[in-house]
Amino acid sequence: MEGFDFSFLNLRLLDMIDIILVALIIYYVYSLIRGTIALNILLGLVIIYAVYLVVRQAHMQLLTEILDGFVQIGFIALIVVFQQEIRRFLLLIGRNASLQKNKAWWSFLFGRKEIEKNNSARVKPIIDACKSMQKSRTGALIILAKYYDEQFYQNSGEIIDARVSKRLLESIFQKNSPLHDGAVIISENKIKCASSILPLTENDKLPPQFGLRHRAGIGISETSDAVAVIVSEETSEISYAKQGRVKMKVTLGELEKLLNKDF
Ligand SMILES: Nc1ncnc2c1ncn2[C@@H]1O[C@H](COP(=O)(O)OP(=O)(O)OP(=O)(O)O)[C@@H](O)[C@H]1O
Repeated sequence: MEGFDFSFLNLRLLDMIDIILVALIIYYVYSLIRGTIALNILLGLVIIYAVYLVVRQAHMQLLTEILDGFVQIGFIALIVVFQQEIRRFLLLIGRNASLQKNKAWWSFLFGRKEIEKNNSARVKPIIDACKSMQKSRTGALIILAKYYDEQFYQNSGEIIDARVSKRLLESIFQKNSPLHDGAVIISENKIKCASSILPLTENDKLPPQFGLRHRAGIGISETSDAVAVIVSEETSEISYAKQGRVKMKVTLGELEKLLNKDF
């Protein structure tokens, strides 16, 4: 590292690494909460903190004391307000670490082609089911979760624990099925449960035609590492939600690519 001389800035290499790491964390946090209500809350908190710094500097006693109290409990408040984002952030770190490890081993042992073939076989029943449900205008909400939070998903749903198949997905969402309401959760290449009630997004900038099904799909993608495939009963269009953002009018080809990439 002798080639770099940052002495004129009085910066050590470790300081540079420090700055880069902080920038990466800010970027990660921003991309996690972009487009969600959490971004507005965070902006609000940053503004309050900036005001606090200004009034403290200006020696405005009363305001400083009020804001001081607020800032002191700020850390705990942050954890409470951003509980779900923190959870997602930690999941993301853990998941990336373990997946990268698995992928590296897998491609070392079987090569890239094998991974692609496996992925296609995994997502094919889902694509086929979506195609058929689109045709029959059957509403569906399919959640693909990398981390399966058993207690959370099964609380409201019915345990299935079966291999993913087109016909099983179709029969769950068929209008006369007792399980058609709610979401199907797929994880570890299995339909883990059906009829799951999910948290709804609070995003107020969604298209007006998005009802509860779409809001539930987007909601779970905001609060976990899961992605949601939503087939609209009304329009038969497919939407895809990931990290709180939603892609509309997804074609079957696009869906296959997205699932191969994300799942
Ligand atoms: N919290 C929830 N979690 C999971 N599924 C839900 C939840 N709330 C509603 N649903 C599902 O959404 C269905 C109602 O969908 P609604 O018509 O309100 O949504 P939509 O987004 O307009 O979808 P569509 O375009 O299919 O009509 C319910 O029958 C139920 O299956």
